[in-house]
Amino acid sequence: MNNGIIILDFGSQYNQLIGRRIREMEVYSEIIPFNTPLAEILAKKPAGIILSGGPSSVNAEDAHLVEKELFEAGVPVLGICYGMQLTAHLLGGKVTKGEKGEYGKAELAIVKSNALFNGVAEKSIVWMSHFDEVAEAPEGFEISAKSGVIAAMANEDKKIYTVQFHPEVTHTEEGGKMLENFVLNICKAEKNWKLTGYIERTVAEIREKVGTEKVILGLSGGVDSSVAAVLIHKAIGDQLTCIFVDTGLLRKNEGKKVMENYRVSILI
Ligand SMILES: Nc1ncnc2c1ncn2[C@@H]1O[C@H](COP(=O)(O)OP(=O)(O)OP(=O)(O)O)[C@@H](O)[C@H]1O
Repeated sequence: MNNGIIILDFGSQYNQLIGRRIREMEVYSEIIPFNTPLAEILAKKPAGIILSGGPSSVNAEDAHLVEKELFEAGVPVLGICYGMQLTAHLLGGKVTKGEKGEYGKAELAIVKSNALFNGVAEKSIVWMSHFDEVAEAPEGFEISAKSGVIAAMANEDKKIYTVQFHPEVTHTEEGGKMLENFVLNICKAEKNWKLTGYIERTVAEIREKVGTEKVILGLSGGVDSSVAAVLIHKAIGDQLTCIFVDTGLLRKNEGKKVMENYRVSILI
C-alpha cells in the first residue's frame, strides 16, 4: 500500500461507496474486515483509517470492535455512523439507543468547525441512517456539529474525526468536501492511484504468480467470481478451470444461463 486509506468494514451497505469516493480522488484505498489485527493494518502504512458504518450496536454482547490502540497509533481516523459510535464507546463516551432512529435527510448545523469542515457551509443537508446515537462525547472530544442528535465530534489533537451521517452518499450535500478534507488535507494521502492500467497490471501480476501452475476457480455467476474469472483467463488462458456448482437451490434456469453466458461471452 502506498500512503493510501484503509477502510475497516463493519458491514454497512455504503462501504464500497466510501472506497469509490476515495479512488475518485486518485488515492488508493483498501476495504478490509474490521477484525484485521491492528499490527497488520499498521504494517500497510496507511495515511488514514476510516471506520465505516455497520448494522450492529456497540452495546451488543457480540459487538464488532477494534483494538483501542488504533486511536493512539498516530494515524488520522474518520469514524462514520457506527464508526462514530464505536469511537465514543471505546474511548469512554456514551452510546444509547435512540428513540426511533433516523433514516433520511437531516439538517446539519456546525457548532464548532474543524479541519473536516473546512470550507463546508455552516448549515447543510446530510443523510442519516442509524438507530443508536452518541449521548456523551468521550473526554478530549468536542461536539462539532448537531442535527437532531450529536452529528459530529472530534479530537483534533489526535486527528480523530467522527460523523453520525454518511458523507459518502450524494444526499449529503457537502459530503464530498468533507471526505476530501479528511483524505487530502488531514491525512495528506498521495494522489497516485489511477484506474487506467488496472487490468493490465493485475493480469501481469496473476501471470507472474501462477507461472506454469493450474488454477481452479469457483464461478457462481456473480460479480466477484466473474471478474476474477475474466482477469485470470486473460492472464493464463487454459491453465484456468472454472467450476460452477448447481447446488439445487438456484433460481429456475439459472444454472443453464450461467453456463451459456460464460461459454459464449468469455469463452472459459
Ligand atoms: N454455485 C457456485 N458455484 C461455484 N462457486 C460458487 C458458487 N457459489 C459461490 N461460489 C464461490 O464462492 C464465492 C463466495 O460466494 P458468495 O455467495 O459469498 O458470493 P459473492 O462474494 O457475492 O461473490 P460472487 O459475486 O462471485 O457471487 C464466489 O465468489 C464463488 O467463487
